[in-house]
Amino acid sequence: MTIRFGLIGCGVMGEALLSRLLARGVYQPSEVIVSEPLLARQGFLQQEYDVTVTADNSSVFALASEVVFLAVKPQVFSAIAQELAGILEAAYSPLVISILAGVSLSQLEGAFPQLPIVRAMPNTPATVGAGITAMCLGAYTNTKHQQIAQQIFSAVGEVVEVSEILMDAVTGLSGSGPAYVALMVESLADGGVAAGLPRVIANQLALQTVLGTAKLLEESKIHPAELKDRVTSPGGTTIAGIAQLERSGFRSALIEAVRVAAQRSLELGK
Ligand SMILES: NC(=O)C1=CN([C@@H]2O[C@H](COP(=O)(O)OP(=O)(O)OC[C@H]3O[C@@H](n4cnc5c(N)ncnc54)[C@H](O)[C@@H]3O)[C@@H](O)[C@H]2O)C=CC1
Ligand SMILES: O=C(O)[C@@H]1CCC=N1
Repeated sequence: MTIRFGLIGCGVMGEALLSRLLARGVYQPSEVIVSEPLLARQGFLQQEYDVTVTADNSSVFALASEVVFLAVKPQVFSAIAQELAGILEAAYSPLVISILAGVSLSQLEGAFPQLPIVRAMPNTPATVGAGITAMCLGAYTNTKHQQIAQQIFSAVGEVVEVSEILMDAVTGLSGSGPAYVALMVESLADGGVAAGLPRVIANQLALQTVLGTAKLLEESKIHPAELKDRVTSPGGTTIAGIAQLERSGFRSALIEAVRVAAQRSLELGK
């Protein structure tokens, strides 16, 4: 079988994508090549997913006929671009999909001249098929490339298309957001423990409160402010808690977290 999908860098996000793409049958293991420098990781990926594994990024470009998916850290992008510059002179024209925070279409198109490129920002809930990916299309893409990218990211959750100028903001919100929410779950549980709950029960209550609230908001389509009003009894417990959150700058902390993360995404591309 021909190799259709190449993955360069298979850490947290690479593996999240890879495992779902294989589980959903978007690609067969024999159609996938993965490059990874870490020896232990190579052995694990080969054994776990039965895909072709290499340490040589250029053979991914040489062999993957449909997609080359970049999932390395932004800090190694220029080294990889240099490494691949030679091989790109040959007549390969796979769709290049990059999920590198901050790395722009123009940087990607500079590194991979005249190739169709999709810049995307997924998030870690992709691991369980509950991610959301924002993507934008490069100058050399066509409808077929758009469909391929859509199919790949649909395998791990929802997909939205945005203009590139919004990608740093997306990164600060949904790209980094799972960490903010995890911090919130941890802190809610800590609060429960501080109020006397056993740790295991506190963890369960915190997690299900976040999950259930997200589900309720999604299914009922009510505004978050309306849900807050529904929970808040006059003179009750919730308004006491909310008043404390406001005194502690809860909203402002989240707003600033997204804003600063978006700025950091912008910096990473420089
Ligand atoms: N972790 C997250 O929540 C998200 C990360 N991203 C982006 O995804 C990219 C990857 O992030 P993670 O998976 O978290 O990082 P990671 O560190 O878990 O994975 C990167 C992988 O690339 C490999 N690698 C390092 N140098 C390499 C090279 N020269 N050639 C090939 N592979 C190489 C590493 O061994 C590692 O397995 C980053 O650019 C990040 O901005 C995007 C969305 C969410
Ligand atoms: O922290 C980061 O830079 C990456 C991008 C979005 C989530 N993780």
